[in-house]
Amino acid sequence: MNDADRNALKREAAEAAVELVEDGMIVGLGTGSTAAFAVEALARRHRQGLRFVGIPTSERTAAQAKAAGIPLSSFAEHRQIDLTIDGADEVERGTLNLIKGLGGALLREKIVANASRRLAIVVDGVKLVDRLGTHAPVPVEVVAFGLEVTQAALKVFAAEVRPRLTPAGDLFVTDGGNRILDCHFAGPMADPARLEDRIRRVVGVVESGLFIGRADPVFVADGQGVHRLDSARAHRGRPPILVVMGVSGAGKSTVAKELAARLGWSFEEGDALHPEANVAKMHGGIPLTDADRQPWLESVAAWIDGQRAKKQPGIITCSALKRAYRRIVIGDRPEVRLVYLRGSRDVMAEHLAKRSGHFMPASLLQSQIDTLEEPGPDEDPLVVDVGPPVDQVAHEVIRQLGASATLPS
Ligand SMILES: Nc1ncnc2c1ncn2[C@@H]1O[C@H](COP(=O)(O)OP(=O)(O)O)[C@@H](O)[C@H]1O
Ligand SMILES: O=C(O)[C@H](O)[C@@H](O)[C@H](O)[C@H](O)COP(=O)(O)O
Repeated sequence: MNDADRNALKREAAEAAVELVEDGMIVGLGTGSTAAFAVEALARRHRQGLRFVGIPTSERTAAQAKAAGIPLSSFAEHRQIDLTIDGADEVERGTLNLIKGLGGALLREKIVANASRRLAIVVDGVKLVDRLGTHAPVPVEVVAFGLEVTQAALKVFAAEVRPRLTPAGDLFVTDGGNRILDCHFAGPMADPARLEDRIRRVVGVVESGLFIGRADPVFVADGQGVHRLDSARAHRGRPPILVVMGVSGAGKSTVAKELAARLGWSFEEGDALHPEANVAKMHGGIPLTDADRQPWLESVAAWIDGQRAKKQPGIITCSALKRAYRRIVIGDRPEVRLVYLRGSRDVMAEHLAKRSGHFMPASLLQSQIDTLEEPGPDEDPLVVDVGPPVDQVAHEVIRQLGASATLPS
């Protein structure tokens, strides 16, 4: 993708986030090329009559906002920010944990984020990753004194720790007068929350660029448009309901039961909700039509609505191979999280061979694979690879669920 295309996406994401700004708000202004588009859009809305004041996260952003005519304020006047709009370097799917700070503004950004009721993050699709640490290092802001000692202490967690330099080769100095150590990891991060905690305890560290459990929502722009990803906090007070989907043999029943046991949530086998006529057809080897599936999918939706009415979390399996089926099952139910069990054809075939003791006709699995429309980013699925053993698959779902998994049953 060229820069112009990428900038167009950044602009789209930024403009979607700016829609959240309402009259009279105190708005945190982020830093970076994507956040700059948000500042631009905010300036336009200001000219159109929207009243708000901005609190910038860097000298750079302050200069841009001032030049664009946005009234600025500070913590001296306002302790609480209503909404901050900022960029990020990586966003982890599911948890919405972030890496920030490649531009060096992480400390002020974290202070502003912490003082904000909501932190809206704007990124282009390239930055959405399954695990943090995929492309970006974790920037850590440290005091200048003892830089070498702090660097050595951080080396315990990271594969490599490099002081950030300016293009001229000098040590980069932040707006707070500190230095930055970029921590590179050998592979994706297993537990960013724990890492953030450990980094924070190193003497000499001012703050890390790991933003855990803060983003809500994230606007991601890719070739298909802008998608809004809501954090677990959006489900607060509304117990989550998982729809575990995938082709036959993906492990829906096995993984869903394991999740139900670990989380203590109600479980329902979606296939048990087929009307009798469908069961008879399936026994007779007659393929179901979409008309046959309609009442079944409505029953799945009804089970979900039952859990919602009781304010109980739950887990239900449903192959939900087509987008149209998922629309019936999920509809406009904000509690529902789609869990997509993804794997290669060979892995599915291996699973099925184990279940039935003999190979399932390849054609049957093939027809499921042919029918499958993988969930798109707009459906905000948790995507989990089913290659590893069941306990690891379940563990990964719970990890991606983040704070939603800790809701009481
Ligand atoms: N991750 C996995 N690794 C190994 N075997 C698995 C895994 N997930 C499921 N299985 C096995 O594969 C078979 C099919 O799983 P099942 O849960 O019935 O799939 P589905 O409900 O998606 O059709 C079962 O025998 C199950 O024990
Ligand atoms: O430390 C900073 O200055 C940055 O603000 C950083 O946290 C920013 O959000 C990303 O670097 C995204 O920047 P882009 O939008 O330019 O990619």
